[in-house]
Amino acid sequence: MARIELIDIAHAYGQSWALKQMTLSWSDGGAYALLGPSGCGKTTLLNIISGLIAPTQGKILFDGRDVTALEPQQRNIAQVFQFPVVYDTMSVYDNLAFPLRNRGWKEGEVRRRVHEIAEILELQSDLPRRAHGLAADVKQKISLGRGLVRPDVAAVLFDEPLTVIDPHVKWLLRRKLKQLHQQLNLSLIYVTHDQTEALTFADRVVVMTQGEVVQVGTAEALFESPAHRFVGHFIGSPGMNFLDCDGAPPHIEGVPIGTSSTQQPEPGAALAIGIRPEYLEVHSSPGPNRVPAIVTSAQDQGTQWMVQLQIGRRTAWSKVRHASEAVGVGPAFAYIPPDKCALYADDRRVA
Ligand SMILES: Nc1ncnc2c1ncn2[C@@H]1O[C@H](COP(=O)(O)OP(=O)(O)OP(=O)(O)O)[C@@H](O)[C@H]1O
Repeated sequence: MARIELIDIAHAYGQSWALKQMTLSWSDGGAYALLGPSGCGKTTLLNIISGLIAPTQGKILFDGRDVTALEPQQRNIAQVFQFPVVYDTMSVYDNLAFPLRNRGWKEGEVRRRVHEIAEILELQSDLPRRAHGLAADVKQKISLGRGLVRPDVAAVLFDEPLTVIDPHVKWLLRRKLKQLHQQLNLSLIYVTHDQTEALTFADRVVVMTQGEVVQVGTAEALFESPAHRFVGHFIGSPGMNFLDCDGAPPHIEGVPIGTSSTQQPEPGAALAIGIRPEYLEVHSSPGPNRVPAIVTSAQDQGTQWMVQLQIGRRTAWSKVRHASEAVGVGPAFAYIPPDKCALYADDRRVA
């Protein structure tokens, strides 16, 4: 395993930049997810790490060694793709053993390692079977196993590996991958556009949009303190409310709003208050940080109420645990707890 550093990396296909300049460091043994919508540059970044793509600019270091000019085979990386890559004519056992035998492992050691991986992936009973004819999810488990079987790789890269798996098995495999990371102590980088997949799998999530990394953080940090409006929108269901505001201190509908931000935004920046629906409260009386609002709908979702509010021209959502009088449709006050909200200037969180 290796510490991976990307220094001033950028990549263009023809005239268009798929990755804007970035410097990133991935620690040895970490479980990372690369999360972002389709077309944001995740696969390009992954392929730059594996060596399938040579970056237009910048360099890549593995444990301080410059590998930018090295071919994929020379980088000692394992990669698992969206669709299973298995040898149909071989048994499941031989498929898993293949990367080890290729490296000249002794049969006794191969057997031990293959059984260890097969046990974690629940493939033991399939080991003697030929891969041909097995279901897509079993084949993808074999692909995962082949990616994970070598303990000496710099990193294992996964590109949306659960796409072909049905939802129930997907949930199980996600948990397995987490367990595998803990047991095998490998550096894992996992590309996905699915926030649940990223947040359950990774210790650190790298969030990308439009060729740019906008935040690297734990699931908790991405939820509690989105560094960029994109992260606020993308993480959470529904995403964070952004309520445009003006002045210093910021005002919404004439009400001054205290926030957790202590610095001053750049003059002239477009300002908004970010508050998660989980923290926005609905009250029936005015008070500090309470903004006049109209409750336009309140939907009972069993364990919570999803309340829609109109605040001037703005629409906001509040998740309310218990139905109270304030949940009724009509005039109300939206309470924005100061410690749960932050100021955003031109899309970025103000510290
Ligand atoms: N070989 C290529 N030639 C030209 N443009 C490309 C090529 N590969 C990717 N792109 C473009 O580069 C951008 C980033 O693509 P990339 O596949 O890295 O994104 P992604 O986040 O992995 O998306 P997806 O989840 O859809 O695979 C997109 O606009 C895509 O159209």
